[in-house]
Amino acid sequence: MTEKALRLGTRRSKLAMAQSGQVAEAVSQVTGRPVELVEITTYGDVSREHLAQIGGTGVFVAALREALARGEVDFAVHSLKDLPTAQPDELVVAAVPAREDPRDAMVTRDALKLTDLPRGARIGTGSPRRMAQLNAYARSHGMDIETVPIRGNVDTRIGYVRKGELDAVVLAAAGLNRIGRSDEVTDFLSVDTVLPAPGQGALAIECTADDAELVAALAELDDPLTRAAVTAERSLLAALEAGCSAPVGALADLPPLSAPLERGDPQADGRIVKEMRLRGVVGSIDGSTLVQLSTTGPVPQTHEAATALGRELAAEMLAQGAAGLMGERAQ
Ligand SMILES: NCc1[nH]cc(CCC(=O)O)c1CC(=O)O
Repeated sequence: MTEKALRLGTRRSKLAMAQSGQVAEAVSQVTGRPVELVEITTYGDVSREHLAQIGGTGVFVAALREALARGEVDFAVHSLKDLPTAQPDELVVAAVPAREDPRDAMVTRDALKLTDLPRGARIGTGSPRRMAQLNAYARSHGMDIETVPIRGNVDTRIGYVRKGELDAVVLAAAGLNRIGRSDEVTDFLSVDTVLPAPGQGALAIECTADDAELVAALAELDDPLTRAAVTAERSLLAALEAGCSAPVGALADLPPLSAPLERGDPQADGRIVKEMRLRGVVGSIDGSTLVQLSTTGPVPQTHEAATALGRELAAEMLAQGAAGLMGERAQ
């Protein structure tokens, strides 16, 4: 007798199919049950309108959540950065697996890096966050670049570079890794240059809250450190009252040791695993103004502590004028 398959609701895009496939395998291992992919078409997949006009990437999540709520599928996998910060009562993020590379990555011709781009280089990205930080970097390094709003799937975006319409495009490294195309990256952007989107590189595995058995089984795939980090990042985003299309970057990670001397100190080893650094940025799209702050504290051990970390940094950013930078659209 074979056990009944668990149904995983997924979008049809290459990235969604890749990450759902990877999670399906892991879930099958921890539950001992087969997992079947159920394709769901979302409004974001069929609409030609600019994402900003149809309410951001949350549209991708909505159709999957409706399928969950209707009981058509048992669980779903989302890119955490696309997940709205408000959590519906009837659904629960049962697992946040260990994060992939959170960095943004640049694809150019001739193996050029950001710093090698010619004067007047046109860089494609639909993300106000990427635009703001790239333009700020260019200003402070005497570079002359133009950020060009684009959208579309990975093939479309990289196609602009291959066809010579743009000098560069910026995509999330994690997405390219997951679809096996990280070899096309010519420059992994330092998070000191471009801070990623809150939750970037992480996945959320969501199911209905009343399915206690499944919630418990999926929880085995949870990585507490990644969950603490993304909870702090998303709390920052929520406290800024910003959506996923706002020019906001955030990253929580373990800070490096401050001095080489400390490396030999057994006390220092204990310290680095107990501290988390949260960085946040919000900027104007032209890069003329950036509010960029960080805070370091003990690794949050509870949801409340992680939320407080994000909220506190957001309050400092708001005190420095962050609110005035959030309304801008990519065009
Ligand atoms: N905005 C769309 C989106 N949502 C998640 C990823 C992949 C990376 C991730 O899981 O964070 C991407 C593509 C991109 O930004 O290039």
